[in-house]
Amino acid sequence: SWLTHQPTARRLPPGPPRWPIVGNLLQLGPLPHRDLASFCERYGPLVYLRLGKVDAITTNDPDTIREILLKQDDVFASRPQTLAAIHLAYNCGDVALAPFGPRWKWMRRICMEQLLTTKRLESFAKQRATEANHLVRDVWALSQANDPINLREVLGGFSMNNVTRMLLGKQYFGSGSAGPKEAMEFMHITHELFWLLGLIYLGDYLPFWRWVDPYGCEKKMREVEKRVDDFHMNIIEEHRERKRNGEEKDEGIMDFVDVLLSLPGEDGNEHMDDAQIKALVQDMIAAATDTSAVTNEWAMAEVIKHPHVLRKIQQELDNVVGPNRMVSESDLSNLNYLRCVVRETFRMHPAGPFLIPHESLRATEINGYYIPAKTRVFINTHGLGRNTRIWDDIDVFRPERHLTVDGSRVEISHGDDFKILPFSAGKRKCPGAPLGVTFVLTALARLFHCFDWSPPVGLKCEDIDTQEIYGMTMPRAKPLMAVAKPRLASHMYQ
Ligand code: HEM
Repeated sequence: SWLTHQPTARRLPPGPPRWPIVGNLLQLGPLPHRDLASFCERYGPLVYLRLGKVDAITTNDPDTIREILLKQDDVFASRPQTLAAIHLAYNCGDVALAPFGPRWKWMRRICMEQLLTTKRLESFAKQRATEANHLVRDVWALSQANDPINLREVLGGFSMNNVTRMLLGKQYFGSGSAGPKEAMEFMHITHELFWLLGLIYLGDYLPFWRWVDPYGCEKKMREVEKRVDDFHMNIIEEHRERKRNGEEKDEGIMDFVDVLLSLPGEDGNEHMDDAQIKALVQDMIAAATDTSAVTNEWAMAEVIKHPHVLRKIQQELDNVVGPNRMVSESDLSNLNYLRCVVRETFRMHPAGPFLIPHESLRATEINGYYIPAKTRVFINTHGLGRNTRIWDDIDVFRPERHLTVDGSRVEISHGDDFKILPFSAGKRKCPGAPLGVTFVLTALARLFHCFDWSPPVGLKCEDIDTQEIYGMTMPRAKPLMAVAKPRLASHMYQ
């Protein structure tokens, strides 16, 4: 049957020359999104790469992205089954890393119709407001010493508390938290999980690497898998116990674990499997926490670096909110300049530099080029936001570029022109976008309304560095440190 594999006239997209066995793997450095963008610069909008045994394509071009995520959505809606996804996402049994198919559809429907509905999200509005108050009070307390504040910790805690309250009915950081030991364990395993998920693990591309596993990555994955699983099992048991004892939750609000325990299972089963519940809970924690915290840290860094932007944000807040009350969620749609700031942050620092990589289900064609089945797709959102064919002054942080001509509300979560794509598009697009936008705008609005910000003593604003480090989500290389000075009357912080 080798005859059927004879090359035909089908051409792969252009790309850099490849080595035997490793293909282009050695051409990727510690910032692969930048390497892939430079390939697109050189070879065109659609580039073919061979990563060991894996076919891959990459693009930073709006029309090509539209073709992949919308026009050929049914071809490209799958995910590669990486070793990290197998070990760390319950054998790809979650939503975010699951291959396309009936199981993914069923789990995704649960997300959309049970967990992330407008009504369910509204039922947590009070908890979100409480967490926003905590955020302000924590920063106020820290600001009293006039020392630089570690904003990564503050913003990470804010996102984590919001998410765990909604998912697990618990607050893990700050006063009234679930207890320092449990919180530390939780934070620690979550960080390890993110790190392993973001790794470009060579064992996924070179079979021999798996046998050797020189850095013990796969072993590490199995260890983390076990610890995460114990953690989730405890949470589920706690919820079952409470249900058996007929205990009422805060004002009867069901958290996500309660909801999942009450739902019928797949194929007429009475309940969902524990593994399915754990996979979903873990997905939500991973997808919701880091993305919003990383985005907030980037936005704060860029705004503190550009004092004129900070002044404009504060002017808007003073007009819309004024000095005598705190920002509320209903203000967020009226803060058009702040919305531009978030959009500009997503242009320069998208939380997912390659979205979550997609995979093709069958062979197809793009722009007249042949794309084999099981091709891995790296949509380069970082390269898209810095593509000089569609943006000017790509390295300048300029929120004004997003203002609408007619002054109408600036949209953050969807961009029909595909020039910014923070939440993706098509079947796999982020189902948590409205909530993510709320987390980001709330934290920023509160922190800029309540405080003036400056770099640590001895550092000039323009010296704040904006170097990233690569990962599934892409944070600043160094945690952001800044000095906060309260700007409202002191009784406002009590
Ligand atoms: C600023 C915040 C957020 C950003 C920037 C963000 C971004 C993304 C991106 C880029 C993807 C991948 C899309 C693709 O592969 O095409 C994604 C997927 C996903 N996000 Fe978000 N997200 C955010 C917040 C959230 C929140 C708050 C939740 C839930 C509570 C959430 C749940 C998910 C899930 C479940 C998926 C997987 C979808 C699938 O594979 O079918 N995200 N998100």
